[in-house]
Amino acid sequence: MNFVEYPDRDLLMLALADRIASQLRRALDVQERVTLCVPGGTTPGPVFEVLSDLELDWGRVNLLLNDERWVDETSPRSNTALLRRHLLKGRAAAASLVPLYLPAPAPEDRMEEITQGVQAVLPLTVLLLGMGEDMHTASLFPGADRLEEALSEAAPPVMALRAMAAGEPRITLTAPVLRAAMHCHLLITGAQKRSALERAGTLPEIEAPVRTVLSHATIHWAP
Ligand SMILES: O=C(O)[C@H](O)[C@@H](O)[C@H](O)[C@H](O)COP(=O)(O)O
Repeated sequence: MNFVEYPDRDLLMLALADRIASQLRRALDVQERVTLCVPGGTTPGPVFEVLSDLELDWGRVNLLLNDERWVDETSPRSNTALLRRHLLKGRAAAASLVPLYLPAPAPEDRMEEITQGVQAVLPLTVLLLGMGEDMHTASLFPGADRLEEALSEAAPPVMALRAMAAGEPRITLTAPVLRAAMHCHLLITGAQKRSALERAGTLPEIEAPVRTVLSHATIHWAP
């Protein structure tokens, strides 16, 4: 496991944003467009704030969430709304958002369009992931109805999943897409997530889905 420990969260967020931006810049030297894929949730806000102001040819960046809750952007639970507030602004406003949510009662209703949009921007250039204390990453929740399929090599790039712990239905990138990212970072903070991560290393993927990326990821942790 490639584990980087920071003395505090401010330093972590600054260093991580800087690292993501330089990986994107280097990729833009040799590719026309790049794809940045980021988590929702409560942790990454400060990384987004720093990133949105960094110098980068944002007009050539596709921006995609790891996963979305099946709620409209007016909901406080919308990850897309979070992205608009903290990342898609300032210099980064020129990036192109690839939607994981389209208005419809259920994710299955819009799966074809969403999948086409995602497929067009793969592979992921830089992937930033979060993790829950239950060891989920993206919306790959332990106990989710289609978790086994979402973890398999044959999984489609995007799937709808339902899990007790998730609340509303989720739409998520699947394990093969996450594992194929050129650069992968996992952002976690606090003692509880650190011990959850250590535990994940001892469990099978079906119980600790984050394990699916652990050998590929650089883990960034601060107390
Ligand atoms: O929509 C989401 O909830 C996420 O994308 C999810 O995978 C998140 O990264 C973890 O749940 C950690 O969330 P916190 O940062 O809020 O602990």
